[in-house]
Amino acid sequence: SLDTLDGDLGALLEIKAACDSAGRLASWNRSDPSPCASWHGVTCAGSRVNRLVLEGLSLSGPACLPAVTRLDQLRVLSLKSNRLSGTIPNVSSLSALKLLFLSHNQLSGPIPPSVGSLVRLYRLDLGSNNLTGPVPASLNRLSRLLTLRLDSNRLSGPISGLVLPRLQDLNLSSNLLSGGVPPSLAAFPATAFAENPALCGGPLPTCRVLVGKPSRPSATTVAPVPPAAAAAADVVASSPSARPEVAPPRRPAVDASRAGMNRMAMVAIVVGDFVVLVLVSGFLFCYFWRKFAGKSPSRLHEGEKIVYSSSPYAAQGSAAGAPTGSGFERGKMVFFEGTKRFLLEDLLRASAEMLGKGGYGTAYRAVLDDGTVVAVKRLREVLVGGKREFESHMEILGRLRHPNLVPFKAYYYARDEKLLVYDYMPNGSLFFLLHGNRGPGRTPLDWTIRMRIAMGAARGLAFIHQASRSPKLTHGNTKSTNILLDKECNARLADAGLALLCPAAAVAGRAGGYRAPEAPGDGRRPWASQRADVYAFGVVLLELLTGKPAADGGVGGEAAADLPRWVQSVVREEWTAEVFDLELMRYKGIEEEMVAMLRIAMSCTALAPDQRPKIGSVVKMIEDIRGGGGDLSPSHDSFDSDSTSVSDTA
Ligand SMILES: Nc1ncnc2c1ncn2[C@@H]1O[C@H](COP(=O)(O)OP(=O)(O)OP(=O)(O)O)[C@@H](O)[C@H]1O
Repeated sequence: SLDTLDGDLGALLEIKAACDSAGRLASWNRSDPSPCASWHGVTCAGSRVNRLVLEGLSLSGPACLPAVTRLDQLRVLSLKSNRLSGTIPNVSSLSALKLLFLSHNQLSGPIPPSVGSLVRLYRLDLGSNNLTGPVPASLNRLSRLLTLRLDSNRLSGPISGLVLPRLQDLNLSSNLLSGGVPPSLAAFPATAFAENPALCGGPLPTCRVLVGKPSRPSATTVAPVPPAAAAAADVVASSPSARPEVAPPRRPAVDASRAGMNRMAMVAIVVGDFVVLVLVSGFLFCYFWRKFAGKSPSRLHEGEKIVYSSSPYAAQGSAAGAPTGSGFERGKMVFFEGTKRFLLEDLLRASAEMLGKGGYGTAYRAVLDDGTVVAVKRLREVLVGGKREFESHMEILGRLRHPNLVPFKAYYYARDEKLLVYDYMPNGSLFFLLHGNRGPGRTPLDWTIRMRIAMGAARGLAFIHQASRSPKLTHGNTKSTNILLDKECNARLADAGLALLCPAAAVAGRAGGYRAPEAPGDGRRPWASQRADVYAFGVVLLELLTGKPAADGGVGGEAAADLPRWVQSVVREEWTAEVFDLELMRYKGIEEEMVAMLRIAMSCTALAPDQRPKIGSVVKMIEDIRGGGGDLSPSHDSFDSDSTSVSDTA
């Protein structure tokens, strides 16, 4: 209302007067008392303006931005593509700001150090203006910054002091920056630094080392090697705020007779030169040693692999033919139909490489003599009663055959050893594809593949949910590490139905961001529901859309551990587009599909279980995004009740 908006209303009217000489803000009508509802580009939270988005409206005038700084509750400010001129004013009053976009204007003068006081900022775009002067050191205070775009200005000086650990998106191209690219930014592509003739190092050509005279050891400086030899002459990267200056000739004069130097001075110069020589060689040695040592193949980035030369399973004792009467129970190997059989001994002989430890136990990759690769899950703890119950449960799981489930081949049961044998999925998990090896240099997961994975996982889950009326089946542990990719990169759910078998483990597994709010948090009680599966699936969709892991939903170091709640708050407070993975921004024309998928994800993660859709409708909704599923791979549901056969190797 007019009363509560009093302060901001005054500021808005001042903004209109200062900026809108072109008369494009006609909807900003003084006699209309509700700016929040009807003024173009104005959004409020409660009674205060929190977003001002006025793009491409020919706003102009040097007094425009100063007027905007009166809106001290702004979270989002975008004045992109206008005709703003003059300098950027002190912005410290905008301390709540998270997104600041002023690109494509005619702003001039330096970037004010006060930008560094906007510590909640995670996107800053000042590209395509006429800004001059250095990149202020105060930017290092923006520890949450994900995007920094300062391209196409006339910024100068070194960037060697810039350290922004969370940065994902950087563009400093087309400026007059100089000196070395700092190690913290060296992994960004050369395009991020292009068209700065005096920049070097990192992805750009190597820097040349210029050394000052011995009396000023701090004058060691870097410059690009060719082609910019001329430009290199005026580079001195010493203090962060230093402007380029011409490096004076620094060779000490050695004409002793003219300078009237005595022998001692000569000795001092020789010793001085020697010291410089040693320092330079030391520096070069360290540089090249690090460069080449860094490329040595011994520095593997893969996870550590543990390879057992003999079988890690306890079953080994019994299979190796323990003496009769020793008390060893010989177990039973049961194969499901359609799977090639092998002997238990084959499995035990195969060398096993540990894949990881999960809530249910430890998983191994084993290669049999005939080359078949299988994944063996060694269960840690089974809470289902006895052998009978275990077997009947296995029989149900063995019947779950679907192109989007990891094929369950066989199981082994003995009193103190339970093994589950699955097809090995060679292309890793969705978790690894999304979150492994983030940062520059990784291959991004494109939108069509993400849609296909979402579709496949939804179909797999829908199949489980409708596979059996009694007991009602759930997955119980849907999460991105349990969505694996087969040879053709189809998504396949792992661990289907294990939740009923190992309830305690399932409770542990439900932590880490996928646990439905209604799930009991206390521990050992068996608990799983189809609605909770839908919730967990919704979290997976949010992971696919945001690129963020489920257990670390906070942006910019905020401790919000809950991805769904983080997404809701961003959609409410900022722009919907702000939640999407930056990696997806390079694909054109997918916004509508992403927004449609976001709606599905948000309905799946509704707090109230009965507001969540059934997984069957989720499948339909995802299919509808691409008009009937299009290229999202057809499903061939099958549930043949007769596929179990029992074969006892004993
Ligand atoms: N059939 C399989 N093929 C390839 N890799 C697999 C297979 N099954 C599991 N893995 C991988 O082995 C690792 C451990 O899996 P496991 O299922 O034991 O634990 P988890 O998925 O981390 O947790 P949870 O037990 O809660 O599901 C994971 O990295 C998983 O991606």
